[in-house]
Amino acid sequence: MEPFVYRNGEMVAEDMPLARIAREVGTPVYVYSLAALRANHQAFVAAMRGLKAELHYAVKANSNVAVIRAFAALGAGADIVSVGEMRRAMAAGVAPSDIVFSGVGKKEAELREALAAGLRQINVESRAELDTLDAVARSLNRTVDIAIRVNPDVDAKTHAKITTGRKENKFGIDIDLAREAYAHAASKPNLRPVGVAMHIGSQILSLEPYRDAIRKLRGLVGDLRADGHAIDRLDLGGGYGIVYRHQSNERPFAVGDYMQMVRQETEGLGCALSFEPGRSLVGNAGVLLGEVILVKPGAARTFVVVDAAMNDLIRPTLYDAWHDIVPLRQPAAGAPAAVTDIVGPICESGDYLAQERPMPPLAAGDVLVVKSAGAYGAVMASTYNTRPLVPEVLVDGDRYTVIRPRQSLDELIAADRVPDWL
Ligand SMILES: Cc1ncc(COP(=O)(O)O)c(C=O)c1O
Ligand SMILES: N[C@@H](CCCC[NH3+])C(=O)O
Repeated sequence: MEPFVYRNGEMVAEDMPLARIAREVGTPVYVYSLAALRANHQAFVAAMRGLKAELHYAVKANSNVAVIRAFAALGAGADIVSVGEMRRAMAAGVAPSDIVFSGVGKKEAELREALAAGLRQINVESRAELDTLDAVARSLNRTVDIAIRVNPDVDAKTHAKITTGRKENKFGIDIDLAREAYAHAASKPNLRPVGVAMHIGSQILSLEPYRDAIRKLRGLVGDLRADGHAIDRLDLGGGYGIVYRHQSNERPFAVGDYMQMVRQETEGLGCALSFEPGRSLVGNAGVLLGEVILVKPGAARTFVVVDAAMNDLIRPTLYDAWHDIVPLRQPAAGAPAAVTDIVGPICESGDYLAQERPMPPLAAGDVLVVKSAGAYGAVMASTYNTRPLVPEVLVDGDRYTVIRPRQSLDELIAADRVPDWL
């Protein structure tokens, strides 16, 4: 569903005018639609029907406790990469038995807290982690269910910085070394290797890399069973792409087609499946609002300086990511377009939300809507240039709640400590 549409010349989120949120909460601000979060979740779950499968929402994509709760209330578990995310998930009401802990560098203290909480499964990414986890489990007198995340060496054909399933990426254990790793795990009395996990990257637009990887995992499950391991879980990760550029031929696969492929490729394997969608549940359910501070005509192009910057949304800077950007007030049909850079106030040339973008005439005070900002937006925000962390708002029909208030400058600065010897 598309909750962000023009109504009477102004963009709304569901039945809430975005202008009202911009006025009452101020800008920059992230706005999420509860109906869209729910619709995305429901579409995923509907596609899973008939499979023995569970959904663990990848909390990293948007870890606001209210957002996690929206999914938890619908029955979702959580995929986490830190005890910080674990605490958020539990604060949102996710049962520890529905939480899976992934991550390439879990610290001993994190593993201890995770085991003490009673998480469902730890996805182990290295031999060293097997040793640490076993020692922690032993000290707690526990036996822990594990999957080993294998690196299947497939090309997910996504941006280099968000591909995770190639040999040269730091993630998982090389699939060629997996049998040895499982033997090592099985030799540890406090570890119970029950599953195989993968996650090959993010914003993946085609099914083929998934199919290739699942086939490799299927072969591995056979080998592991032949080696005597009772493997009955397969964690297929997330990575499902969304449309960022609506006026283009960028079209990700439909979740129904993905599940159909999974059904075929895992037929008869006898494994319970787990999926870890992040972006596909939240990405298009959120926008970032920024107000135009000033317009600066330049020799090469026009600069529109807005109060939302790379510290609020770093994706354009970090990945050259495209986000559709439209004025909150619907431009007149046929309004002339000027080649525009939409930039923030930060002292970095990389501080832009869009470059060389045709935009209708804009003036100070106009509010811009940066689309598809619900995933990896607020969670990656920083306070660079001493800019307070951006607030977040959740809309439900014709009401809204600030689900994270804007940090005040006083709070931000008060976090520092000046030594008494200075
Ligand atoms: C282990 C794991 N699972 C799930 C995800 C979610 O990915 P996405 O937001 O692309 O669905 C990630 C992030 O890429 C991840 O590292
Ligand atoms: N932060 C990335 C996705 C990384 C996924 C986490 N492994 C993005 O905005 O696209």
